[in-house]
Amino acid sequence: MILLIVVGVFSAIFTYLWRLWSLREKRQSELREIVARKRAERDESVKFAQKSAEKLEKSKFDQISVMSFEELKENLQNGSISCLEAVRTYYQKAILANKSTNSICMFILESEKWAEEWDEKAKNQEGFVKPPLFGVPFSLKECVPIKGYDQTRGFVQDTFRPTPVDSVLVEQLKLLGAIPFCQTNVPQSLLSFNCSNPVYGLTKHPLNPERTPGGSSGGESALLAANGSVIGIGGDVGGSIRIPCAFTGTAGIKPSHLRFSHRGVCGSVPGRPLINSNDGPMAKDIKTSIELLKILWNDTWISDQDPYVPPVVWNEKEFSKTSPLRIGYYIDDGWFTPTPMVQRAVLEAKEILEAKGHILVPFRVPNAYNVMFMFLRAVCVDAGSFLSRKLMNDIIDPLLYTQVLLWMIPLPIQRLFAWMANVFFPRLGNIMRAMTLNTAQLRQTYADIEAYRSEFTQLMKDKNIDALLCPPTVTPALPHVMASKLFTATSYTGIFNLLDFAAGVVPVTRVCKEDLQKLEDEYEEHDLWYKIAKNGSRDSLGLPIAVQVATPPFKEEVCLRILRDIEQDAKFQ
Ligand SMILES: CCCCCC/C=C\CCCCCCCC(=O)NCCO
Repeated sequence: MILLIVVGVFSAIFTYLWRLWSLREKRQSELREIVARKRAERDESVKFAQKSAEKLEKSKFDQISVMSFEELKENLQNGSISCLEAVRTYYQKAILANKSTNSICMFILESEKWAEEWDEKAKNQEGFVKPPLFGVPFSLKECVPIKGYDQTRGFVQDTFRPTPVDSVLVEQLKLLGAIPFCQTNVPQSLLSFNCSNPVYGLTKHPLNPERTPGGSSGGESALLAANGSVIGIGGDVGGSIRIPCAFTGTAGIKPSHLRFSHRGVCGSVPGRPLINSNDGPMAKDIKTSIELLKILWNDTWISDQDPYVPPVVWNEKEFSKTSPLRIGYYIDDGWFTPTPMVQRAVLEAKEILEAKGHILVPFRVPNAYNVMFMFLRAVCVDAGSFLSRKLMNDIIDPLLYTQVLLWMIPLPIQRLFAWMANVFFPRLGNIMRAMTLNTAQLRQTYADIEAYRSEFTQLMKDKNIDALLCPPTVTPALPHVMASKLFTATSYTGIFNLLDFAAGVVPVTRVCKEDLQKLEDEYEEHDLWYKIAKNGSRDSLGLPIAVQVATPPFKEEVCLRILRDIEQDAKFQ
């Protein structure tokens, strides 16, 4: 009798699990078929761009392809090149860049027609005044809403669901004459700083295919670094503009979140207050982003469309001041000591700024351990359950396994691990306590973040500090698989989302032999994360290293002024 009951229970469990497994297999095969259709659509879009590009004369391509953003704008304004020629040049350049990086999700098919329409207006419309971005080709991170195109964020389940309207930023860019011509790749979920997903695949670093160009705006950084675009729009909730720029030697800024509209923007976790994401420009240099932001913030157009955006326009007076600034700097945030190359870059940028007359003072990040804890709790909001549900209904990208595994561990077991980890790996213990158990804990964390914002800004006021100079992350560009294992290196960028500061990066140097020697001799490896950071930084000779500058909300112009000052004198080639 007992035997019969035992056999009965086991076969019921087995049947249940088998049913679950076969349902999942069925779904996975449906998803694989969707991926095949999407990839075929992408191939068609590449073919379209290739065919269009072939219609451009080689001499025109040679002339346009070396123009900077400023030169491109000028030549389009004075009519020496047409919008169609500019767009076709960038189709060609992007196709070339895409071959080595796999950075493009889709070419925007309408871009050819938009270019022709602008050319037609310029030629035949009486009294037509060219808008300031007339004919300039733009790339867009895949999650930036553009009408008629998917914003999958790397989820197969979100393919073939084209967005019905442009985001406010895309609408503004188009009105100003810009031509969005392609969408660039992201990591699945956007909450990662590598760049791979089951829909569009793995994006590679232009200088080393074994390494990641960063994430989540990694398609954008790879395309820019490989000369496939002259300017693009990324998005950042914990470093997704700044880390890809730092890894690839490009430059960009995440403004404080109310300087752009968020209408219709699908983030990684919808319904997340306090840890604010924002779109921002990315380019080969910060000068280009400055030129763009001057145009976008020239008037109150954005707040006229979206009343939730305060009518703050470009503050030229603040930007063009020549008086010295007081800048706090740190090379270590107290949570994750950066590798020697990253520390050296900050010290070099400090020297550049001092030579320009700025006053640099040491700064200590208050309560750094708690910052990472608050950031992770508030960035995931519901302990990862929104993302886990989405991932369970999808093909999970292998590069996301570490994070998924952590999210999947039941919360009481996470807490048990935290208690055990405290003994031998206290930083992991801190992280394993970060997912919220209930809304009371979450509310308390929100209150703590608000208190931290007050404490931090008061500290800056007391010390009379205008801005901060610090590392953007702890390593040079990492091997693909290591980035998701080192998600806690986002402490350097995440803090400025938590504070809702403006924060940008510029490259200042490249990894040299002395850095690598110091890495071997001096860099610690007393826990797993340090070991990964050390391993991942080996063999990185020549990779770019950047610094980060941050300023309180609505002080983007000060942040950009400092980034420009660094860029002007940094010996980065
Ligand atoms: C038990 C702990 C589980 C923690 C799982 C880790 C979850 C998140 C890691 C956060 C990494 C932040 C990367 C931010 C990338 C970014 O800025 N994305 C932009 C989205 O628009």
